[in-house]
Amino acid sequence: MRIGILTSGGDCPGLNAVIRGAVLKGTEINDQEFVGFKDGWRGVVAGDIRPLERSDVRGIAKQGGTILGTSRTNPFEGNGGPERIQETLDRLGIDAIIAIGGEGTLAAAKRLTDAGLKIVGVPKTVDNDLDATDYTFGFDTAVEIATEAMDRLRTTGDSHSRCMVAEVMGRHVGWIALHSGMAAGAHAILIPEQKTSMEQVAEWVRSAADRGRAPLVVVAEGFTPDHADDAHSERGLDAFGRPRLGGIGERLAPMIEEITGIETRATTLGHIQRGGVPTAYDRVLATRLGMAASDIVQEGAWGRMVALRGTEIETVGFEEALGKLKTVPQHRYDEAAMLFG
Ligand SMILES: Nc1ncnc2c1ncn2[C@@H]1O[C@H](COP(=O)(O)OP(=O)(O)OP(=O)(O)O)[C@@H](O)[C@H]1O
Ligand SMILES: O=P(O)(O)OC[C@H]1O[C@](O)(CO)[C@@H](O)[C@@H]1O
Ligand SMILES: [Mg+2]
Repeated sequence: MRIGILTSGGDCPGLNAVIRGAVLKGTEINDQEFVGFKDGWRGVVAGDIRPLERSDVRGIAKQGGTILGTSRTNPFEGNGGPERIQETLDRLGIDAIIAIGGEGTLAAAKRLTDAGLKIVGVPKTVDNDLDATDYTFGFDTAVEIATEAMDRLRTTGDSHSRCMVAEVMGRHVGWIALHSGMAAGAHAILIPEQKTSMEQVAEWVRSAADRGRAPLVVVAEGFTPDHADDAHSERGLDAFGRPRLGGIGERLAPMIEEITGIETRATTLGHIQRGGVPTAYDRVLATRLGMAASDIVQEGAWGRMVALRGTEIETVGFEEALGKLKTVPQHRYDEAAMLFG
């Protein structure tokens, strides 16, 4: 069987480990051949492929980014759509697709599978917001990077007796903020799931400062203060027409300074959280998911994706996988909030 692999949506540390896992298991055990689609669905629609043999994936498990490139191209637009894509696959002699991506990529994969294409999925997102899998690779790496950055912000904050605001990714959910904030001992963690007033934030900041600590406030990019209706956006729309987030930390800093009188600085970590080498945990998880993706192609489990449940890799239908976002539950927020202030 000849399989095309694609990576789509935002990149994520561990994508290359998935590709390597699938190619090694597929070529060694499952008698499969592989090609790579360049730049996500763009490569599928354009029939733009590259070789993906065993020698092409040598040593890439530790490499950040994706050797295939990625995009936010919609496979239903332009020359896309299921019939044309099937014609392209037939022309290229490709029997099936492994789509590695987040909820958007998998939603597109579901629509194409419903129209008869042979696709299996591998979930990816640094945000960790897919409910059907316990953890997504990339999340652990993002949390490590954010935690290290916060440790550094704390020492400079301590030296200057300043309040430091650290903004992390997390469009709809606050998992990166919650985990990195807990690990770094943040005095407030602000997440999309919990609207919070500026007075409350100021109270936590003051309380930490009163104890002689330099306050650390962690904010997820998708956080909405209780005086606002939507998450802060100042960078226009992405390729799919959604507001690009980022910048809430810089908005909060002067407000905190004004209410508390404590000098406040903001740092936006941004794409640093998605770059560079994956942690060992993410490499192992991604490799196992890639190997399992090769297996479910062999089984012809079209319309299903691989997922981590506990410590085992299982499979889930796209429908179930796309049903629900995994938000931070109230008890996890309350647990972290006991340490605020
Ligand atoms: N419901 C949908 N139907 C068809 N195409 C979709 C759908 N949702 C998203 N897409 C397409 O899939 C692309 C990838 O989705 P998206 O940009 O949300 O990335 P993702 O895979 O969810 O990863 P990320 O975690 O970075 O958001 C989108 O840019 C869009 O073109
Ligand atoms: O890289 P882009 O297209 O700016 O996307 C950023 C978005 O992607 C994510 O990193 C998820 O992949 C979100 O946390 C963030 O909102
Ligand atoms: Mg998405």
